[in-house]
Amino acid sequence: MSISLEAHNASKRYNRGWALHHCDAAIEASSITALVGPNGAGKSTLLGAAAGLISLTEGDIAIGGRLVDRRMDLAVGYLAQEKPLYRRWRVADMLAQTADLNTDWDDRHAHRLLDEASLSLEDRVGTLSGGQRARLALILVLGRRPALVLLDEPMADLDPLARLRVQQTLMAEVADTGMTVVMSSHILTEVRDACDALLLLQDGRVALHGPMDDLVLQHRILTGPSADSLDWLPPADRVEVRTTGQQTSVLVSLAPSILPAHWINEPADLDEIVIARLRSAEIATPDTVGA
Ligand SMILES: Nc1ncnc2c1ncn2[C@@H]1O[C@H](COP(=O)(O)OP(=O)(O)OP(=O)(O)O)[C@@H](O)[C@H]1O
Repeated sequence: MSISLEAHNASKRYNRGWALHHCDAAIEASSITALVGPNGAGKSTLLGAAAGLISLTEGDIAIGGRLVDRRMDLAVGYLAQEKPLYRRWRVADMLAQTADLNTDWDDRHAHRLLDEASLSLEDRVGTLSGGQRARLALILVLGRRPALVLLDEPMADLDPLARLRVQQTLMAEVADTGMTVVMSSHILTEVRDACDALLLLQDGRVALHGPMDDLVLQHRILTGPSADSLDWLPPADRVEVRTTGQQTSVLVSLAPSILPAHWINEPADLDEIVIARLRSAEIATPDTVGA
């Protein structure tokens, strides 16, 4: 089974201001979406609201066309940033308890994932490393065979090889079962390879959203003499203009078909796109937080 996720004007206000504000996003079924953005951008709030654990101030979120309410939907797996594990329990106890609470629990699948992670049923949770605990927490979510998983920084404690393995596991699950994944991350190189779509939040708002390949292909860096005017470049296509000495670099969301003499057109990588988007949004809307 595969399900989509849609946020309509999703907004959450705390005393200090808006954690999410007018957030609209449509996440396709059977896709892996990277939820990125600076600290405090609203990623955990959006995931928590989609999991039904945080009630919105305005707007709503629908999963598979059904509005999310405070009751956790069994088809949805959610992994919080703080991994919910009992340190004194053995891995086997954690599995048994999760199996008892979930009718959809797939024990064989969970054991296969444990083997892949080289985790033993006899290990006590408290003796596992941070990375091993993160993998166990993820296995407890995936063992339920959810149709949608919401993962809050699932890779944060993992070494590079473990991250690669987790990425491969998620991609394999999506291919096998059509599961939909939304995961927050601060590591852009990783999400570039593992994710189909990017959702960039800044100050609780959507700063950029779309298929990963399209975003990376469409954004380009144009470089030329700083003395040249930019009249030939539509303002709406300019994400960020930077001038250093004799040279101007413009990150554009769409390259013009013809470049003036002395200008070059080069690809932009995901880091450059995200950083330019964040900087340009900061300049455009300096007072959004707490407004
Ligand atoms: N329970 C709460 N009470 C008050 N303010 C909150 C609460 N939870 C989050 N916030 C505020 O909402 C904003 C968004 O927080 P959130 O945790 O969603 O950001 P984030 O993008 O997940 O950040 P990070 O990358 O640091 O995990 C922040 O300004 C935060 O201080």
